[in-house]
Amino acid sequence: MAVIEVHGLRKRYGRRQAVDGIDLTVARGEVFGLLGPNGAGKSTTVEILEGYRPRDGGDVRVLGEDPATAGRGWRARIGVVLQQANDSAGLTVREVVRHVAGFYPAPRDPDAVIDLCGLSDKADAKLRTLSGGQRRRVDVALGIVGDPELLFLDEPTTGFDPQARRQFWSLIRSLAAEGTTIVLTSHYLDEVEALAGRLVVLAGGRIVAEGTPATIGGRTEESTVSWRDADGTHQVSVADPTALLAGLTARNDPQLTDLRVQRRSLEDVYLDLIGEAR
Ligand SMILES: Nc1ncnc2c1ncn2[C@@H]1O[C@H](COP(=O)(O)OP(=O)(O)OP(=O)(O)O)[C@@H](O)[C@H]1O
Repeated sequence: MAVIEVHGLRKRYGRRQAVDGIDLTVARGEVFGLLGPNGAGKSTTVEILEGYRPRDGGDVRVLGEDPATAGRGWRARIGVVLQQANDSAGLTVREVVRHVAGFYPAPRDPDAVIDLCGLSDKADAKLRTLSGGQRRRVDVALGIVGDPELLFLDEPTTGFDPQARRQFWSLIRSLAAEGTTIVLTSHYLDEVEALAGRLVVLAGGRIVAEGTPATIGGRTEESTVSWRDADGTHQVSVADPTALLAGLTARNDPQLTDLRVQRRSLEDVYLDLIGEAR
């Protein structure tokens, strides 16, 4: 059963058509990526799905209900990590996580969540004393403490150091493995590539591409092999570079230099897609 089903979603602010006819389906247990440049309509779409913003048109079903009319029971099944940090600066990490856990009928153990989010040694620290990345981890802890079936993550790792991002990725993978459906909005393409099974690219309120990180926008598995030798510079595109590399190295050519194997990155494909959409 689809956890999210959207047909023809529209939202206008004054004269600006922020969301211009979007169709989406997200299945249970998927990590679904939402990419797009600033102003593409990502937050508007996500806020409509979360029930925080009214829509102008289209059909929306989230966990089987219309977010515009769904009640508290529905909301308790959804976790949200918003872009802005929370503002309970005078409370400790443990206090705020326990407090928020109290809003949910069947929360996770707050101390286990603090641990999962890498905050054990900060559990008794007041929020105002935390670094930006640590505050962001608290936001993530608050998003998952209710043990949601569906989790919305809006730019979750902004301000994280590289190690914290990797820890966060494994947390997301374990939540997904437990069956949590996750909608991830991120400007970090490596993050989307590492986590999302499927993604869409939004631009100007429309979906300009949809697929898996490996195939979106016509991205192929093909690699470009380039090298230099006595004859000059060479460049060849191949599906599997193994045989070509073996042949080149078997030559034992002392003049062979600058041997490189490259694959088009998701970032290259993404930049082309949003460039075309402009
Ligand atoms: N409350 C609002 N009132 C008027 N216009 C708005 C409002 N919220 C968003 N917009 C406009 O709607 C468009 C889509 O905005 P939205 O915030 O959904 O984009 P986004 O893809 O989330 O961008 P970002 O990556 O910067 O967060 C933008 O042009 C924005 O200026």
